[in-house]
Amino acid sequence: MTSLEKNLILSVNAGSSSLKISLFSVPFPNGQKPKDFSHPEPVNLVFVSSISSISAPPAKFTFKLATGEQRLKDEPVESIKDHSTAFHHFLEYLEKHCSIPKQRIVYVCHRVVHGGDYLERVEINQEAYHHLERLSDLAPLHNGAALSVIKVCVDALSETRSIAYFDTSFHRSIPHHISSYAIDQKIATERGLKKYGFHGLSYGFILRSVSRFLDKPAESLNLILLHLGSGASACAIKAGKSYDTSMELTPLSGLPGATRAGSIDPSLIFHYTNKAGRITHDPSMATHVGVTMAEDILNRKAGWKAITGTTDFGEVTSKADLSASSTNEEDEEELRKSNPARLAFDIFVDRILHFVGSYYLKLGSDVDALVFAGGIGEKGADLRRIIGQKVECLGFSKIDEEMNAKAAKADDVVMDISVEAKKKRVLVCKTDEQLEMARQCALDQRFWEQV
Ligand SMILES: Nc1ncnc2c1ncn2[C@@H]1O[C@H](COP(=O)(O)OP(=O)(O)O)[C@@H](O)[C@H]1O
Ligand SMILES: CC(=O)OP(=O)(O)O
Ligand SMILES: [Mg+2]
Repeated sequence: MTSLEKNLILSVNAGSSSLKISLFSVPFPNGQKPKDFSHPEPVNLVFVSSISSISAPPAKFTFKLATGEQRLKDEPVESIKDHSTAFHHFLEYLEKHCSIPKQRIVYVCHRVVHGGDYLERVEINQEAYHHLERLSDLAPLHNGAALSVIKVCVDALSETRSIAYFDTSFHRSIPHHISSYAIDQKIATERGLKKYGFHGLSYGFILRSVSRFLDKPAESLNLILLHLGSGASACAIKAGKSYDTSMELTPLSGLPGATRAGSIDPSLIFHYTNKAGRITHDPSMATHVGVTMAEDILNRKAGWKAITGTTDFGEVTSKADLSASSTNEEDEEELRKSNPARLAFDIFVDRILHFVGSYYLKLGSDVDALVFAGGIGEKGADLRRIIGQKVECLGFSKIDEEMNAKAAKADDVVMDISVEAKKKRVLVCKTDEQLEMARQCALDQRFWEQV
């Protein structure tokens, strides 16, 4: 095999409810290394695979080639219990059904949600692995899952190098007064108690895609970004950099999620249970790091699952009886009290508006666009319509109903769903954290010097 054939990057994204895996090739035209590229994307997609509903079994396996050939869609797999068995299943499928030799994979990029004091990506070795393991209690639904996948990867793909990319890196630009808590600063510094922010790979991808779509340099853009998935967050982009975001020390704060409470009064937990500080070792957790009952309740036994019984916001939306909406506030209150799905939906809308309003003010009303992304942001047309109506008062364009309905199915990375181009735009972006990692890896000259 010539060295030119070793040109594949596997990108693995361990989300709270899913594992998304994409394979990319790095073309070396005329033997040039990636830095010489003028093309907007330095990588080409080979296939994309995902395992969803890991936290609500049976997990569902999907595999699609970049040619458009859908090999499997939402195939239930009983043997998948967590992220590491999900990755094993994927590797078995690859071995049996794909003709791609594993030896061609040079790098595996892993999305690791909490990078702590790592400012940028790090190659996995013993030391880095243990450092990330120690951060697992700051991202209990994520880091442990990602590390379990890294472990499988290091064993099964022993000739590849594993690189960890962090959600937190993108938010390094948040000003100190915004990332700091009003607590004893000595303790805060010693223990790293500050706002780190998450979904940064996604926000990096969205910023670049919107900049290209609007044909404006990223540094000139002020945006309000909403990444709404099983974990949901908002981010204010000021002059092309993260200025504020709703997730903080851990991915628990800010917006509620599938099983997360979002921001609550911190005292609430002591009224909820008198065992808040007790350590729990739930065998279903991917990590063996013990978390407190408080963290377990607020991360895994809350959110719309706790209110409605489902983690699927599509189901919450269809049960929310939105067609019964009335202009009479008393009728609306009745609906919220009698229908848990409607309550969950309206809580989500309320908290999203809270951050949009706050970021609009922090950006001094100078906002180019509001952008929806993530599983719910991309597929939830009803949620976009309702948020859209509420933000019109801030000068955002009305949402075009037809474009809004089409957005989930369109192939475009960014779709403009605004009626009036002159007003502040409302956009939908199909975010791709795997592509963001592969792109950063391909453009990192140091990684390709020895290949
Ligand atoms: N039609 C839909 N309308 C609204 N939400 C949806 C729809 N289909 C799926 N979703 C939501 O998208 C979520 C997955 O989002 P995603 O960003 O892919 O998840 P993760 O946080 O695991 O990365 C699902 O849990 C579900 O709540
Ligand atoms: C940080 C986070 O919550 O990620 P995800 O939405 O992928 O679970
Ligand atoms: Mg995600």
